[in-house]
Amino acid sequence: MSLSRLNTLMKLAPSTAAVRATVQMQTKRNMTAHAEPGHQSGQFKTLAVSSPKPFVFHVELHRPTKFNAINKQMWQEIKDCFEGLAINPDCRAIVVSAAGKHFTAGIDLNDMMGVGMQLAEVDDVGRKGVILEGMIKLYQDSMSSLERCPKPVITAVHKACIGAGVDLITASDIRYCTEDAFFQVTEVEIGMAADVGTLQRLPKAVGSQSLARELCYTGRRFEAAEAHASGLVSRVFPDKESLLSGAVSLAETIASKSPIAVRTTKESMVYSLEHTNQEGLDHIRLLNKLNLQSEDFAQAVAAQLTKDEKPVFAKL
Ligand SMILES: CCC/C=C/C=C/C(=O)SCCNC(=O)CCNC(=O)[C@H](O)C(C)(C)COP(=O)(O)OP(=O)(O)OC[C@H]1O[C@@H](n2cnc3c(N)ncnc32)[C@H](O)[C@@H]1OP(=O)(O)O
Repeated sequence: MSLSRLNTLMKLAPSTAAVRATVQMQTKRNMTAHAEPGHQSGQFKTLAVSSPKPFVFHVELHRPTKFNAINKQMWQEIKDCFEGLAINPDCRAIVVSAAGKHFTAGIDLNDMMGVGMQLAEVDDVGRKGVILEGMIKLYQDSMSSLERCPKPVITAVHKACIGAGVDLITASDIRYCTEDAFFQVTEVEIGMAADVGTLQRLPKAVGSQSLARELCYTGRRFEAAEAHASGLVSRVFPDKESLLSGAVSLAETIASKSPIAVRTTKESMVYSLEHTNQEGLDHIRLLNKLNLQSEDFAQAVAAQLTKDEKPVFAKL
């Protein structure tokens, strides 16, 4: 490739130095904001967080003796964790897996009994309603924090993924599982309509209202093969070890791309789920009128043309 062509390409990012300075300033600010114990293991009681590869984070549901049943603390910690990773410049892709025998047994039913007891202490129906609304909103925000996080989230499911587990995984970007995984939307079994994401996201994830409604109305258990055939998961692995290694390797690939490109791709795809094609096109046009001026774009195009080594992108 000629030098003049390269220069022309570099001009696509007219103030490269200024962009770099801004990125560095921003990165410094973000790093400072996250200099607190951050997402290292130990900050959370119900999650184990690590970074197995550069720019890749691994969030492990960690109540193995309780089959990772989601208690009040875990609902809160999932939200805190993903809100933190969303603005952590060292994080570009996230793998979610779970410790112990099952991925998750869903909501902690003992915790739910505790909520019942708390409500029993309040006489007025309106006041009980306010307590429940606050709880449901927190639990919804907890699950939605995976979707709202601008970094791709890959969920890696082994064995049981029940109730709230389906809410969690359908809010993620990519789902992998083991051959022995099984899934169940069991909310109807405990006398409630699912209210933290499954009813909204499962039909889109499987691309079939008929199948999604059947699963949600009956609480029927479905296995990895059916989850794969329906599109709920995109890959099935023989065991947990190969599952994790496949998920981390995918996260590594994603993390090697321009963080601006990946972030914008996720924003556009999530936005487009709930908007018309034209609205989606308007949205991405507005984002790309900025992003096509970024250093990442010039750098990546130049690397493609010159078949140079993979570009190293600045932190975002
Ligand atoms: C505002 C609310 C928003 C959120 C709503 C969310 C709703 C939901 O998540 S609905 C789903 C609720 N979960 C269940 O119904 C799970 C029922 N459990 C099972 O299907 C099985 O236990 C499971 C497949 C998870 C595991 O099977 P396995 O054969 O391996 O073990 P078990 O012998 O069945 O269970 C061992 C002990 O674990 C206890 N346990 C299981 N799940 C839960 C749970 N979700 N919460 C609390 N405890 C749970 C189970 O009762 C056994 O206890 P014990 O008899 O004392 O040994």
